[in-house]
Amino acid sequence: MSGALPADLGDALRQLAATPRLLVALDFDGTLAPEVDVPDEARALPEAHEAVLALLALPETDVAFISGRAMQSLQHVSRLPETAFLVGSHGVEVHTDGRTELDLDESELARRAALETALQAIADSLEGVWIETKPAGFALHTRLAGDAETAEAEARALAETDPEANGLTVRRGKNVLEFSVRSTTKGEAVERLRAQTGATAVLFAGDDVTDEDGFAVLRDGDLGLKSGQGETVASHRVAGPHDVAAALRALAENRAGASPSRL
Ligand SMILES: O=P(O)(O)OC[C@H]1O[C@H](O[C@H]2O[C@H](CO)[C@@H](O)[C@H](O)[C@H]2O)[C@H](O)[C@@H](O)[C@@H]1O
Repeated sequence: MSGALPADLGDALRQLAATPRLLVALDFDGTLAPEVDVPDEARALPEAHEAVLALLALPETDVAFISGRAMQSLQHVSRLPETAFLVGSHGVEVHTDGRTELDLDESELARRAALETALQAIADSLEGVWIETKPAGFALHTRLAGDAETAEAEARALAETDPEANGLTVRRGKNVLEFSVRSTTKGEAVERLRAQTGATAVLFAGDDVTDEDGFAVLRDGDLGLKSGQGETVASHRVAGPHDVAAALRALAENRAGASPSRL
C-alpha cells in the first residue's frame, strides 16, 4: 500500500466533490481489483468496495462500472446494488431496467461463430492459453502461458481471424487479446452515461490500454485517474488499486462534507 495521495490529486478531488451532479465511472480489473489468474475470482479490494458503496449512498451522485468483462461476469465480481450502472464488454453491453440489451444480427452471429472456431483451436493447441466467452466475442487469455506460447497464440489469432476482412474489433489488454464483432468503446460509454445522468462532472478511473478511450473523452472539470504504469492521457496517476480506493474514499468524504469517522 502507498502513502498519502499526491497534493494535486487531493486538490482535484476536493474541487470535483463540489460539482452539482457527479458521475463516478470506474474500470474494474487492475483499478479496483488486483489481478488474479482466474477472472471469476477477482474482487475489488475491501476498501475500494466500501468507498464505492459510500459514493453510491450520496445524493446527486451516480456510480458506474465500465468494464471489458461480459455483463454476467461483471455482475458476479462487482457485487453492487441495482442503483449502480453496469456497462460490460467495453461498452457493448448496457444493463438497464433489470435487463441487458444485446441483439446480434445474423452477420454478427456468423462472424462470432467463426471466431470461436479459430480461437478455440489455437487455445487447444497451446499450453496455458484459454478463451473466455463473451456475448459479442472472445478474449484470448495468455496470463498462464509462457512467452513463446503467448507470441504464437497472438500471431496466429490475428492471422487466422483476419480482423480487417471480417469486421472485427481487436482490443489488447493485460495478458489478453480480445476479439469482438461490435466496436463500441469505453469512451462512448462514458459519454452515454454523462448524458443519461446529467452529470456536471465525471471521474473516470482505469488501468489498461482500453481505458484510454475513457480518459480521452474527459473535459475541463472532469478528473482522469490512471491506476499503475503505462502511457496515459489521464490527468492524474496513482500506483494501483489501494491508492484508487484512497482517492475514492477522499472523494466520498469531501462530497459528504463529513469527517472520515462518519463514513
Ligand atoms: O475493463 P476491465 O474491468 O479492466 O476488464 C478487463 C479484462 O479483465 C479480465 O481480465 C484481466 O483480469 C483477470 C483477473 O485479474 C486476469 O486474469 C487477466 O489476465 C486480465 O486480462 C477479464 O477476464 C477480461 O474479460 C476483461 O476484458
